Amino acid sequence: MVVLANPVLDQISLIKSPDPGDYLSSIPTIDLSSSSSPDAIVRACKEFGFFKVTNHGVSMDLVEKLEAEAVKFFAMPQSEKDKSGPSNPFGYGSKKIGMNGDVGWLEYLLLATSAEPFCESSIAFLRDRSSSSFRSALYEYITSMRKLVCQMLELMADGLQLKQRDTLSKLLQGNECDEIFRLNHYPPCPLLQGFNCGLTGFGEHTDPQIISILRSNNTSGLQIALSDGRWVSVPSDREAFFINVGDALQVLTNGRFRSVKHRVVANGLKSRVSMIYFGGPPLAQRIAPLPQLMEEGEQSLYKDFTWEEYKRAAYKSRLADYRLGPFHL
Ligand SMILES: C=C1C[C@]23C[C@@]1(O)CC[C@H]2[C@@]12CC[C@H](O)[C@@](C)(C(=O)O1)[C@H]2[C@@H]3C(=O)O
Ligand SMILES: O=C(O)CCC(=O)C(=O)O
Ligand SMILES: [Fe+2]
Repeated sequence: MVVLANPVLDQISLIKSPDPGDYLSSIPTIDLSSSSSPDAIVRACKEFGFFKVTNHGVSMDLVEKLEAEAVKFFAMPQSEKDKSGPSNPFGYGSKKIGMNGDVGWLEYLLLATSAEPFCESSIAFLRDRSSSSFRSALYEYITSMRKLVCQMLELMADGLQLKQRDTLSKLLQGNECDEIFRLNHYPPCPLLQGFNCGLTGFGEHTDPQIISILRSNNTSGLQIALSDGRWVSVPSDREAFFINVGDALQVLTNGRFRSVKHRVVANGLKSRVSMIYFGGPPLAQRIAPLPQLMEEGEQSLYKDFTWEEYKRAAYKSRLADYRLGPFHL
């Protein structure tokens, strides 16, 4: 056990550094320019609940523009950033994740983006005139994430042989959807140098929503849990997007798809900047296995619930809790 004599790090747990063999060498990769995607996506969602997307058509200029805006935001004086916090859950937050005692080595900006314009939000930074370039990059980025998420869910529907391609994607359409966007900044942690361990940046959890699209700079740190419980590191790729199956999609597929457990380990030397789009359905949406998917005699593994009920329960839980537990039949 390593003890780092520093009060700031007191409450944040250390994670053993991965061995070179713990890198996920064959991360499922979906090349959107290839026609074999639907089956490959379904296989990845069943086995990992996670895959990487290349040739996605989202402009790198746009991605870099938003990343640069995020870097500018996180470089502002602490007193300026604090004007947009503390997060409850939206706004600027530092080290505290959620409202139930979780902590990590990061700072972040968490935004509810369904209702436009985002600038009418209660977050001080977004109301500021000086943030107009941030707002326009954010708006453009969210627009392209909406397209990408729809494309992903349609490919999943094809792969699942659902007659209507929009069976899943329509759950994320319209102003009522519960869309969240998060910018995370994991500063380097020089105190860790020389130790064979990393600091928890974002503790292990599953995402409660239907699907999440993650993009990060070239600093590694993301790890996913395999079905046998082993943690593996995901090599970073700044040009790609990483897709996570969320809890709601696990339920919609009656457990065929796995909601992937993941976490982020902070780096000793380099800062990591990630941006994650979380696609949630309208609050009133019933979350239950799709009848079109159920085989004869197949029973639902879950109680019926609405997204609002699930979300309320999720936000009362700790990060690492198995949130679907109370909803199992
Ligand atoms: C500890 C928590 C943070 C979280 C809400 C929760 O109570 C449990 C789920 C967490 C999570 C994980 C995925 C997303 O980052 C997030 C925004 C979400 O919807 O669920 C976070 C929540 C958060 O940071 O507020
Ligand atoms: O920052 C990352 O790379 C992942 C963070 C994450 O899993 C989350 O915000 O839910
Ligand atoms: Fe996550």
